[in-house]
Amino acid sequence: MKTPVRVAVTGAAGQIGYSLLFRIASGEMLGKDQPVILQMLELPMEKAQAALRGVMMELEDCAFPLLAGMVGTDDAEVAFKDADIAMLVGARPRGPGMERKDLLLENAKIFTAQGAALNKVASRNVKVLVVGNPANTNAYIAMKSAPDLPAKNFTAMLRLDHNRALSQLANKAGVAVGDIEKLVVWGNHSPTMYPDYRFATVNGKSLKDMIDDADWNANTFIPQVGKRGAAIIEARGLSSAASAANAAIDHIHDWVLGTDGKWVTMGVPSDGSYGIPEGVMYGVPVTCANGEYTRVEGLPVDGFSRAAMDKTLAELEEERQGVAHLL
Ligand SMILES: NC(=O)C1=CN([C@@H]2O[C@H](COP(=O)(O)OP(=O)(O)OC[C@H]3O[C@@H](n4cnc5c(N)ncnc54)[C@H](O)[C@@H]3O)[C@@H](O)[C@H]2O)C=CC1
Ligand SMILES: O=C([O-])CC(=O)C(=O)O
Repeated sequence: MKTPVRVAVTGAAGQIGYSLLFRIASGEMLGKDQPVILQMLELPMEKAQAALRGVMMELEDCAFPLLAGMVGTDDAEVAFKDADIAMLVGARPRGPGMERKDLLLENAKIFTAQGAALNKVASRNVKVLVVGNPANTNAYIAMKSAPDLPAKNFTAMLRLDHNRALSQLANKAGVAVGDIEKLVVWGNHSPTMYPDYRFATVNGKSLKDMIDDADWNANTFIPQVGKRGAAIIEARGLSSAASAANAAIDHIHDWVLGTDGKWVTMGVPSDGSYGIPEGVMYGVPVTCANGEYTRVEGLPVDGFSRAAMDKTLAELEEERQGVAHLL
């Protein structure tokens, strides 16, 4: 039997938490032979704590063989103690008519406090995924608030955008979603993101050549992927949850267990490549092996792409300036 992995999840009694925890405990994230200890954080309010107790009762009632332990708490330093993985979901979601950056100041203080708590008590190798919006800037805040942890351990979730783009492309080209490789989503998890299939292949053939429709790319595909979150809020009255939890599982699964050479998108602190200033939490293509991600380097950037990549960068820089006083 392997040593249990400690997985901290914040916002555990929320919508995404409810779709996430049961899949982690069943082994879908870290493997069917990997025991886990769930360390769940919720707000110190009776309603949130009662809801968390209910979720823990249900986890218990599933009798998951891989669930080696559970902690439910309102104290970040308890939730993050020795955590190997921290999934920072807890934050206010947006409602109709809001942009994710409208949440910035309200949610930012959560991530200064949680970054500091991770810095103090988490495993020195903790892998951090920020889901709470605006995800890139919150991940940046957490990273800056945890100076004793390696910056590369802090990541933001662009995987939902990546998965959304894959499905749109598969529909358009009439191909199986699982056959598409080498997709990229550059930048911020916001409508400025740039989903880019210039390098994408289907069974080795160029997907761009198969689609061959620059107008669809610029005027349908890119805005549709960028505004998908808003379309879901409009339809459901609530922001996406099951698909967000699914993307979080994919992100951590691939980071820990590897991608076998396949590209996935992760929001990671920039190393200065692709004209993105160092430290900016920016969606880039990576491959993962041995528990580490590696940027896909040296991709050509044409004029259309440069403009799109700079636009999403400008928004991230603006968000960064907006929280500079907190750091
Ligand atoms: N990056 C992405 O692709 C996506 C991000 N999101 C974001 O994820 C976040 C969570 O969404 P939902 O689960 O739908 O929201 P929700 O409101 O259903 O759940 C959030 C939970 O977090 C808890 N919470 C709030 N502040 C907390 C704190 N400081 N510590 C611990 N728990 C805290 C709340 O009590 C609540 O139970 C939102 O910010 C949402 O915008 C949602 C979908 C996709
Ligand atoms: O749109 C939202 O506010 C929730 C989210 O991040 C998404 O669904 O992509």
